[in-house]
Amino acid sequence: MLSITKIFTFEAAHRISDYDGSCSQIHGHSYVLHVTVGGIDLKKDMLLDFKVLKKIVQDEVIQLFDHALLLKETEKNRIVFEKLEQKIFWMDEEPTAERMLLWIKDRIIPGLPSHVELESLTLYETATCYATWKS
Ligand SMILES: Nc1nc2c(c(=O)[nH]1)N=C([C@H](O)[C@H](O)COP(=O)(O)OP(=O)(O)OP(=O)(O)O)CN2
Repeated sequence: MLSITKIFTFEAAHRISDYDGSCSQIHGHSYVLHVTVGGIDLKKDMLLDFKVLKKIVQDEVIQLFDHALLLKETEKNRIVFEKLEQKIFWMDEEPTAERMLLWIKDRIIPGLPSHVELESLTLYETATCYATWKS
């Protein structure tokens, strides 16, 4: 089994609405996302061209999150934030690192060629806080 990893960065703001503490305030992160795919078959001596992986993740994830405000779609959030005319990305769940990873996984898997599989995702919110999903 071989694996390759591509690292992405994006800037986003979020708030965790249902949270007793500072994370319920709007705050920003310079997110770092590690995307690892694995497989056995090489095509033209590559498991998957890094450029192909880059395009999938940028189109499906990064362009939606970058410089956006990530919010859970609640009635209160809709009333307060919708009128701001900002780039808001509405989520079904709170935009914790864990929920973001589960959403990202579902976006990336359908776009991958059949000879590779998504092995793991790691999302850093800060230099010392990160979540990991593994297949
Ligand atoms: N399991 C999770 N816990 C928390 C999440 C999360 O997504 N999943 N998110 C937050 C906050 O949004 C914030 O990103 C983390 O806050 P904090 O602990 O203050 O992070 P720092 O790295 O800045 O903390 P240090 O003080 O430097 O240790 C909270 N929890």
